[in-house]
Amino acid sequence: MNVAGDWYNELGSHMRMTTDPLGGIIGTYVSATGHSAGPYALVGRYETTTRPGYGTVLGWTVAWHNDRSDAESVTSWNGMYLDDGGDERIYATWLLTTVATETNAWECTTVGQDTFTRQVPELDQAALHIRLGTLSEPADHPADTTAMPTR
Ligand SMILES: O=C(O)CCCC[C@@H]1SC[C@@H]2NC(=O)N[C@@H]21
Repeated sequence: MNVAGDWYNELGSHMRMTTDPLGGIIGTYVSATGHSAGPYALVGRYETTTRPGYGTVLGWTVAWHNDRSDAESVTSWNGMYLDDGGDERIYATWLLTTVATETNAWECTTVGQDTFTRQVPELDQAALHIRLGTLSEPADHPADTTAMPTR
């Protein structure tokens, strides 16, 4: 196996990678979180030399600008592809940099880690948002007069 194909991370994001024999990666990335909507192009590289017992190193980048939205940010992941007897994983560290003025440049880059597997997440979008805290409490129903302030 190699890194080509579909991958899902712990946030519920989905990426699809196509590889070439010279170490090139192209594909698409759909993030389940952040200021993003729909698929974005990804481009990367992987190390083509393989060694028994070792992983494959790779890196890829997404600029969060597509025909639907522009977050004015870029994420680059660097990490390792491992295939433990068919249990495939990519462990990657990412840097997300968002546009900023020079004064605020000190806070423009966030670092984090993602683990990608071949496992399609079972959570639906609403459950994901609730887990990630991106949905607020439901508003009072307009017909529920007990919740309205009295004058
Ligand atoms: O909010 C943005 O500026 C664009 C979306 C960023 C999504 C980040 S990239 C690292 C982490 N892994 C994901 O799958 N999504 C978030």
